[in-house]
Amino acid sequence: RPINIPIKNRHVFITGGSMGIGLAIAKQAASEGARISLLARSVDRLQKAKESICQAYEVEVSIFSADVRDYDAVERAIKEAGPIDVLVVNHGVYYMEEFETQGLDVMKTMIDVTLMGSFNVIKAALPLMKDRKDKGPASIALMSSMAGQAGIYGFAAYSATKFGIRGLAEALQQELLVNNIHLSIIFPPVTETSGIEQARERMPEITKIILESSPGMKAEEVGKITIQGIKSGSFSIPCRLDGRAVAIATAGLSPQTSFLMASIEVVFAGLFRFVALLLQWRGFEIIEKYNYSHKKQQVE
Ligand SMILES: NC(=O)C1=CN([C@@H]2O[C@H](COP(=O)(O)OP(=O)(O)OC[C@H]3O[C@@H](n4cnc5c(N)ncnc54)[C@H](OP(=O)(O)O)[C@@H]3O)[C@@H](O)[C@H]2O)C=CC1
Ligand SMILES: CCCCCCCCCCCCCCCC(=O)[C@@H](N)CO
Repeated sequence: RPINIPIKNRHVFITGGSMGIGLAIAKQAASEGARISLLARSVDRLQKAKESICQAYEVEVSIFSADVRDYDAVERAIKEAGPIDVLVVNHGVYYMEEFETQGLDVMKTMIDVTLMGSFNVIKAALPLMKDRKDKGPASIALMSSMAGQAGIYGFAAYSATKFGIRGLAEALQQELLVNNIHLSIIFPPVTETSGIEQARERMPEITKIILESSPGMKAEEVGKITIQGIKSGSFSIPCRLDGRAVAIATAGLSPQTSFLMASIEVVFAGLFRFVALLLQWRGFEIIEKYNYSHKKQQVE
């Protein structure tokens, strides 16, 4: 069923809100008159984020320093922040590398921060969200990635965490509908942030070639689309036309609140599956071609 979730004068709590996509979401919510809470580790960056929001918008901004891996710290922060209307679980870490060379410790960090961290945040926030005074429609929005819709070379562990987010959201939506809490998942393509800048340094060449076929987005654009998607109660929030196509191809058993989108999914399912297979083909071609020219170089 269609649903509208108001943002104005409501409490929006954003994890990983001190920079990158999270900060962009915070600024968009602030521009629409929300009260903002940001959670991240570095107090320095949190303070700078708060200043930059307060300079541009007249809204209340609270900051909380906690590691999402530390449940007690997360719970303390959320209790202090008070009942949340819109929870944006955006924090995440990503390191791209072939599975075989990537250390288990690095993989575990991604699972602990991105996946377990999301469990911690939602677990701590839920009792207070259910207790919210106005009982108006509330939202839990989870940041995935297009790498959470399709596995991509070099993304094994990261994709596992982001696919995991989808299972969490689909299950939780069924449990929380009765509480008028609506789940959303955002699936951005590569987005220019300092995090991605760092990840590029170790990224396999093949991953770079595959990603080149899809231009990067600006964090501000993703921030706008996220808030728009939350307000319109969308379960899946793709970020661009290509993202919309991938969302239709991977709709699976996800909820759909738009009758128009549901109709498009039903009518074009076969066509989008066909395009998805072509993309897979193209991917394997890129990988084969790279391996071939690389071997030739080694012989020479
Ligand atoms: N950039 C991209 O290309 C894409 C990113 N995404 C996803 O979007 C989200 C944000 O990405 P992006 O903006 O690039 O990331 P950044 O690295 O720019 O920012 C990450 C944010 O998360 C916080 N954070 C990281 N680790 C922890 C932790 N253990 N506890 C609490 N906070 C933490 C950081 O603050 P601090 O370090 O101070 O804790 C920071 O505020 C992630 O979930 C990412 O997977 C999805 C698709 C594309
Ligand atoms: C072999 C199969 C080929 C399929 C091609 C599909 C092309 C889609 C490109 C989408 C790029 C999404 C990157 C997300 C980046 C991200 O989440 C960052 N956090 C990390 O880089």
